[in-house]
Amino acid sequence: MNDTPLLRVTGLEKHYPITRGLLKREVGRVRAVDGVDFEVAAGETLGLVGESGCGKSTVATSLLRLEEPTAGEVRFDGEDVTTYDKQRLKRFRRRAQMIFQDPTSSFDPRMSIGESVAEPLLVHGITDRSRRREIVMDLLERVGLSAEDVDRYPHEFSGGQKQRVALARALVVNPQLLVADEPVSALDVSIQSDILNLMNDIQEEFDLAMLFISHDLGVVREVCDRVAVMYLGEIVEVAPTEALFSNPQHPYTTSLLGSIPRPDPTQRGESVTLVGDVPSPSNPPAGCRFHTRCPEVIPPADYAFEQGAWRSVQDLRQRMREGPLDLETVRTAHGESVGDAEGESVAGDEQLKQGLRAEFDIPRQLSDPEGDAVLERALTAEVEGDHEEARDLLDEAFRTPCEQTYPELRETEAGWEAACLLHEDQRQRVERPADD
Ligand SMILES: Nc1ncnc2c1ncn2[C@@H]1O[C@H](COP(=O)(O)OP(=O)(O)OP(=O)(O)O)[C@@H](O)[C@H]1O
Repeated sequence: MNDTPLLRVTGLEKHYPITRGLLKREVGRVRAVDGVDFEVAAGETLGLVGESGCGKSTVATSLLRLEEPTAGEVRFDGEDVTTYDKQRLKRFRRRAQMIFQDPTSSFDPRMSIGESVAEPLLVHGITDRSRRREIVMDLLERVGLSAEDVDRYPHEFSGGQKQRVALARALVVNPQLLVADEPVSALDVSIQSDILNLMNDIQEEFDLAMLFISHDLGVVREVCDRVAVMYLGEIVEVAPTEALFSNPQHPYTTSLLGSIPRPDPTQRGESVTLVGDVPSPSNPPAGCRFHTRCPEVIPPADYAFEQGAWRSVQDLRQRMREGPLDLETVRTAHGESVGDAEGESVAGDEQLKQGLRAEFDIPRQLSDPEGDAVLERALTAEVEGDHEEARDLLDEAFRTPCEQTYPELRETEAGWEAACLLHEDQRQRVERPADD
């Protein structure tokens, strides 16, 4: 049996330079895709999910070499696509097709549907006009349209119908891989499932492998065999679809699942929502890139914090890194007993510190007394105007292992891969007794 996957992507990177000035001096890089590995077997559908801007589309365009990857290897049927010359790239593009979110923009309004669908055939050397027309008419029927549609024009079709035509055009050259980038998200919800069903049928009929890109986990659950979860240019978890939905191993996956409406409230993930903005891919956080938003970010061994409070302390610490806090606003919002010259109530220092805790959802007293003492010292420094001292105190005491150690994508006890130090911890606990 042939164990080689149809597509194997290893260490894929796509960095966009950030330039300044007339001479376009490089001053930084957007690390849109930053070392991504995955495989897709023949006939399999792999979902690629993640929030907007995490690099999903860039994975697609780089692996198909619609834009050149910065680094990495893309093996298709055993061959490295990144080394292909023009001729071989053309052959590869016939075997690996892509469909996009917006079907309207992918058609020339002056060309009939038949001409558009037949175009790739012409490019690939099928010169007999009636043969082309025959193939196209057959395909139109297979994607749920009518053979007579062949002479109609794009504007005569609805969005859903256009996406059917786009599928016909992708299939016309008999590809082995279809890369579908948000293929239904521009369509009316009522017709999304028709198109998804069609894609499922087509995939079986044509034995297609599919890379299915979507930010919509509900859609991914309907069509994918496995799912890879991306965050800030990296894959953080890869799992069989149902396993991922019922037992996510990475806190980011759990958060993503928590942020979709679900009919069954008993499922894990319901109470967790994603908060905070995605950091910039030009300056990703050190260690685990999700640590700045992770609800399960690991506390240092020296303190026994309740997890929610620890997350809140991390939020304060991150905010402090951006500059001094707006004490006046907090002072006014939390003022009760101390009056200013105009008689308005403003907070005294103690009240202000409690106000700051409240703003960051930090309890009035942390469960760990030593930890609370450090926090109190930092808050005192901040309200006394020594922002640097406050920031440094928090930075020194409350560093998380998640920012110090880069988590590799490794097999978890659940049997699939996730990149999270929580699993490293578990592994070490399991491995240690065996070492004794
Ligand atoms: N040509 C470009 N030049 C500079 N930065 C780019 C370019 N294309 C994409 N990016 C950046 O790369 C990152 C990844 O973008 P990408 O479109 O791949 O994400 P995505 O996950 O597909 O998002 P969406 O779901 O919104 O399409 C983003 O920060 C984006 O701004």
